[in-house]
Amino acid sequence: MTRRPNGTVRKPKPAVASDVPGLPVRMAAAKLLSIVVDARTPLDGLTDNDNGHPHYLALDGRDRALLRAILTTALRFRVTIGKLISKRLERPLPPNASTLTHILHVGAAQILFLDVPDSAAVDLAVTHAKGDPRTARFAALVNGLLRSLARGKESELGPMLDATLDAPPWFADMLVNAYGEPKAHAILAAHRVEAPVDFTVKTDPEGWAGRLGGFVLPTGTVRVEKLQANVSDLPGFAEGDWWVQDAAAALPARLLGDVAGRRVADLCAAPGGKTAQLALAGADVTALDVSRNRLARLVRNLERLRLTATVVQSDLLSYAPDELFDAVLLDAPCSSTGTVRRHPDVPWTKSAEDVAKLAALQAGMIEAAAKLVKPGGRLIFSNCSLDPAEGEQLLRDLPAESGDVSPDPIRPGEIAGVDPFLSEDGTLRTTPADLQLATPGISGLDGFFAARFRRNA
Ligand SMILES: C[S@@+](CC[C@H](N)C(=O)[O-])C[C@H]1O[C@@H](n2cnc3c(N)ncnc32)[C@H](O)[C@@H]1O
Repeated sequence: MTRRPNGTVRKPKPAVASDVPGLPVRMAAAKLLSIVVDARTPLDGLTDNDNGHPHYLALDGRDRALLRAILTTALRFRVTIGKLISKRLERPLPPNASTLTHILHVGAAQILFLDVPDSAAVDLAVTHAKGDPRTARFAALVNGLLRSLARGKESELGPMLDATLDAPPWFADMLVNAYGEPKAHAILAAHRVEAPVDFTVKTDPEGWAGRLGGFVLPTGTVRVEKLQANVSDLPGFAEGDWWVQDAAAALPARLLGDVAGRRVADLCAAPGGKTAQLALAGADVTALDVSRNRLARLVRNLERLRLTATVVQSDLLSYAPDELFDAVLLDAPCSSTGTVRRHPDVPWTKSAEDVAKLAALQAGMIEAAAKLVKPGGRLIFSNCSLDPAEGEQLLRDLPAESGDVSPDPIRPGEIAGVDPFLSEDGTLRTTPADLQLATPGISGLDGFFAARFRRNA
């Protein structure tokens, strides 16, 4: 307190966020967590370095990295964190106490999983709570609860992780129904681990594995557990010697077989990982996408890689080229539930209803894509969903009488490293629980589904 010249006492003003080191990033984390889980908004857009949320853009580089770490951790372990908080409450927090809930989750994520001193995480959460009129009266609760969490984590966290599936019920139920309990639980366990970084290299995988500090997978992808530098600072980036692409995402384009000299349409092409594979394999590629912004990224990526394609901005459902293609790849928009290791917000922003809508869209896209292939030519349908509604079930439900295409099963032995992921019907299915290697940090694949068809004569 300070004394005015007239002797009266002036109370200190409440601290504003920018006065307290470390507070803006915690406030931004709680705000963005609310936008992700309450407004079901994907985290990627909010943390985009050009067009992200203003609270994110206001942070410097270090704080942006900390914010991403807090948010991905809070989402990856959301159920575990929620249970450890709930058991410390006499009664559940009211549904309208969402700001308080997010402050607690942000504090708990740091205390339980991140390399942040407990005292700093607690003090900043308390300061945050005090500074917000919606939570000021709960500041003592925040203090007591988070301190208790810090004291109890040693003994409680392990058993709670063992007893918990870190997923919303719709997502856990879908996995159990689709894969059975043991595999569903293995997938959910894999989702708790940050994915390694995979590279598709133009040539010399062994050499690049050495230079990038990784190893070569049976499918030819180079895998690095943890990057020591930004992707754009790694050797070979500027020269366009490789691109980042999950090992499973690198499989669908290869299912087309030898495409050298063939006219191939990549119908949902941006940002261009599969276009680059096809161009590198010598195809004359038409890369089509409905999104102008995403196509701009594709063009930049191809320029860096010194690869070429004819770029078309169009909705594939109304695309009418002058000439049919020798082969078509349809890597359709989907729920992205195969990418939860990299995007732990997905189960919290998507729903079973979203999946059903996307599956209907994909069925229409398959029908449209089939009409763009020459008779005898191949069509690949793929997506990065773990949900059979967008994969195995979708194909079973396709109208058999459409008659444009017939299944062209992928044969064992056809493509190096792919056999473990082939289903009996010759479709391809990968999950984060597949490709179990020495440690969880270097294991797993994105969840992908791919099926091959041939256009009927
Ligand atoms: C899964 S992403 C494709 C990833 C890309 N194949 C790759 O490997 O880099 C799906 C893409 O489909 C595009 N898309 C969605 N609806 C579309 C439509 N009706 N016509 C064309 N493209 C569409 C999206 O803009 C998005 O870029």
